[in-house]
Amino acid sequence: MWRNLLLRGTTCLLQVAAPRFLHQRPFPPFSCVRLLTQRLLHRPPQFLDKGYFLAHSGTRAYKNDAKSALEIPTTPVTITDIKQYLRSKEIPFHDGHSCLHIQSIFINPSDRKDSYCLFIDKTTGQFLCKDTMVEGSWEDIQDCLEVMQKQEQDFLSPHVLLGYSESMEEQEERESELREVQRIWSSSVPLTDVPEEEALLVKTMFQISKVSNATLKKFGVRLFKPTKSLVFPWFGGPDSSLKGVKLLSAQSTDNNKVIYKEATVPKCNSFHSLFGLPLVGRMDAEVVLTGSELDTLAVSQATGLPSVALPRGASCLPPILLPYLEQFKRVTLWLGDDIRSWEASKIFSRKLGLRRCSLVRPGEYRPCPMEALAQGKNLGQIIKSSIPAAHKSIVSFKQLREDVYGELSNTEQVAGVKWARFPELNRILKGHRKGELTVFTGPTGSGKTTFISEVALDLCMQGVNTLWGSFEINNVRLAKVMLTQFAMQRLENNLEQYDFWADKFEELPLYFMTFHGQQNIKAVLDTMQHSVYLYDINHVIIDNLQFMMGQENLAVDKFAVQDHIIGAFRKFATNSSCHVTLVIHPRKEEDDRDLQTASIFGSAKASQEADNVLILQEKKLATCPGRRSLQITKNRFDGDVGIFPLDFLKSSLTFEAPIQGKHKLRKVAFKPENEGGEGMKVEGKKVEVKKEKVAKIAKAPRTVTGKESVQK
Ligand SMILES: Nc1ncnc2c1ncn2[C@@H]1O[C@H](COP(=O)(O)OP(=O)(O)OP(=O)(O)O)[C@@H](O)[C@H]1O
Repeated sequence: MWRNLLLRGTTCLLQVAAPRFLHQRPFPPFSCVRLLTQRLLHRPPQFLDKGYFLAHSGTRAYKNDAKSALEIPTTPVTITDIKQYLRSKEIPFHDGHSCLHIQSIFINPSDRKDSYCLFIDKTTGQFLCKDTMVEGSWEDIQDCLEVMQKQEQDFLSPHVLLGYSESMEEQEERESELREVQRIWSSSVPLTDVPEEEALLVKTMFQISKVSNATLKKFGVRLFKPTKSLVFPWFGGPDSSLKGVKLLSAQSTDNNKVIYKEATVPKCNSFHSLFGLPLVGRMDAEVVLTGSELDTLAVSQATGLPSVALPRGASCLPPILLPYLEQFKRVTLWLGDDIRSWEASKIFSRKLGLRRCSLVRPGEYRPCPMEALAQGKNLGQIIKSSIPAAHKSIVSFKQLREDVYGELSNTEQVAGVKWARFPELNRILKGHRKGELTVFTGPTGSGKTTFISEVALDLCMQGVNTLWGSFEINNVRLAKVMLTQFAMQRLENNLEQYDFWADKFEELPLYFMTFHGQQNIKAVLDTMQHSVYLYDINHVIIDNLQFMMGQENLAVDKFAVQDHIIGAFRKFATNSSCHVTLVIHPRKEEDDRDLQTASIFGSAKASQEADNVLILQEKKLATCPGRRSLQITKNRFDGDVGIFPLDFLKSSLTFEAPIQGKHKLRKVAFKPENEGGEGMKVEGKKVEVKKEKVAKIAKAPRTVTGKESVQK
C-alpha cells in the first residue's frame, strides 16, 4: 500500500522528468524511487517535445507524448565524464565505437550470457541493456549504480526503473497497435507461397524480379493482399518477437519509374526496426547498412554479406539503434543513389564512428543496391570500392575530384530541397541546403513568424527533419498556426476534422524546443547539438535572436553581442551540416522606408556570416492591406537576389504569390550593399535603384535580361 501511495506521489514527476524510464512494471523498490525522486527534483525541465501537442479545444486535453519527449541534461555529459564515473565505481568497460559496454546490472551475474550487453551512448550517456531491454538516461544509470552500491547488491531487478502507469488512452493505443501488427502479419502470406503467376506480377510491380525466392524466404517477406503491399517484419527484443511491420506499396509512373510508399505499425516514431538484424550472426564483424528493406535483400543475395536496413532510410539514424551495430568492425553505408543519401551517409558515419565506416558514393556506376542487382552489376565490387569515411584535415584535389564531379553532375540535388508552396523561393534561392545560415527579418508584427512557419512546414512535409526554437510565442500557439497552415483551413470551425489533420501532422519529423523567454545561447546550442544527434535535425528555426541577447553581457556593445551570437549559429550550421534560420528584429524601422540588409546587422562582419538574407517587406496598400513582399538581399549559393509579392490568406494563415501576370518575379544581380547599395542589372545595364523604389519596380511587369536576371 505504502509503495503504491509513494509511487502515485512520484508518478507525475517521473512522467515529466524521465519519460524513457517509464515503460515497465512492477514498481521500484522504495530506496530507488527515493533516489530517483531526489535527482529528478533537481533536474531541469525538458527542452524538447515531439511536435504533436496540439491546440486543445475546450473539452480536450493536450496530447503531449511524454514517451517521445527528450531529456537534455543542463551540462551535457562527455565521454570523459562517463569513463571517470565508471572508473570511480570500479566498473569495467569496453570502449566501443559509439558506446561504452558494461556488464548488465539488471541480470544476475550467474545468468549473464553476453556479459557486456549494457551499452552507454558516448555522446548522450543514454543506456540500453540489450538482454533485458531496460533503457534510460545517464542520470538513471547513475541512480541505479548508487542504489546497488548502497544496498551492496551485485545486480538490480530489470523492473527497478518502473513506476509509471500508462494512461488508459496510451494503453489502448499500444494494445491496438499490437493487435494491428498481429492482424496484418497473420493475414499476409509468405511471398514464396503465392501462386507463381501472381508472385511474378508482384515482383514485376516492385521491380524485384531478380530477387530469388530463397532470399524472400530467408528474410520472411510477405504479401498483404488487400493492399497489394509487401510486408517486412520487425523482430526484436531478447525473445525476437514480432514488434512491428512495414508495409510497402508500389505504383508505376508514366515514365516507367516506380514510386514506393511505406507505412509502419507502430508509427514511424517508434518503429525502431533494423530489418535483417535477426539474420546477423553474433560473430559477424562486417555489415552493409542500406536505406531500404529491398536494398538489403539485394545486398544479401548478391554478396552474402550481412546487411541491415535503416527503418527510415536516409532520413535518420536514431541513436537507440547504435548498440545493435556495435559488434561490427566495418560498416559500409550504401543508403541510396542521390546526393541526399550521400550527405546522410557522411553524417551517420560520425555517429557510428568514422574509422570503421566506408561509404558507397552514388554515381552512374553505383546506383542503389536493388537497381544494381537489376542491372547485373557486381555489388561486391561496388562495396569493395567504397571510400573510408575518416578524412584528413588536408586533402588534395585528387581526393576531392569525385565530390566535385558529383556536384557538377547533380546540380538540381546540390541546390537542395525545393519548396512546394513557394516556387519563387526556388527560382531565387534554388533550394534549401544543409549547413547554411539564413537570416530573416521584417518589421514588428509584419507576419515573420507566420511566414517562416509556413516556409519551414513546407520543407518539413518533404522530410526535412525540423526543430523549432520559438522563444516568443508558446509552442501550442505555434503548433496551432502550423496545423492551420498544414490543413489550409481554420479548424476552429471544423472541429470534427481535428483528429484527421492532427494524425497526419503527428507524422511530420517536427520537434519543438520547450524554451520560452530569454535564453542562454549555450543552452540553446547544446539543445540543438543534441537534437541533431538524436533526431538528425536538418533545419533549426530560432525565433528570435533577441531572446538570446538578454542573457549576454550587455555592458559590451550590443551589436558585438549580436555578432557573437550569429557567429555561434554560423559555426553550428557548418559543423553540424544543419540549416539554421535565424529570425531577427530589424535594428531600425522607419515607416516609409523599406528595410535593407543594414537594418539588421550591427556590422559588416555579421552580414558576412549569413548565407541568405530574407526580408519581409511591409508596404501597406489601401487596396491590398495584407500584401507583403519577400526580398532576398543575399544568396551565397549562386548570387541571385530579388523580390516578389506575397498575399496573405487569413483563412489558412498562408501566403501565396498574387495571380500571375499581375506581379512577376524580378531577379537582380547580387551586389552587397556595402559595395554600393542595391546594385542590379536591367536589360544588361547596371542601374542604381533607391530602396524606396525597389518594391515598385518589382511589381511592374518588365523584361529583365542578363544571366542573373532572366525572367522566369
Ligand atoms: N500579411 C499579413 N496581413 C495581415 N495579418 C497578418 C499577415 N501576416 C501575419 N498576420 C497576422 O499578424 C499577426 C502577427 O503575426 P506574426 O506573429 O507572424 O508577426 P511577427 O512579425 O512575427 O511579430 P513580432 O514582430 O512580434 O515577432 C498574426 O495574428 C498573424 O496571423
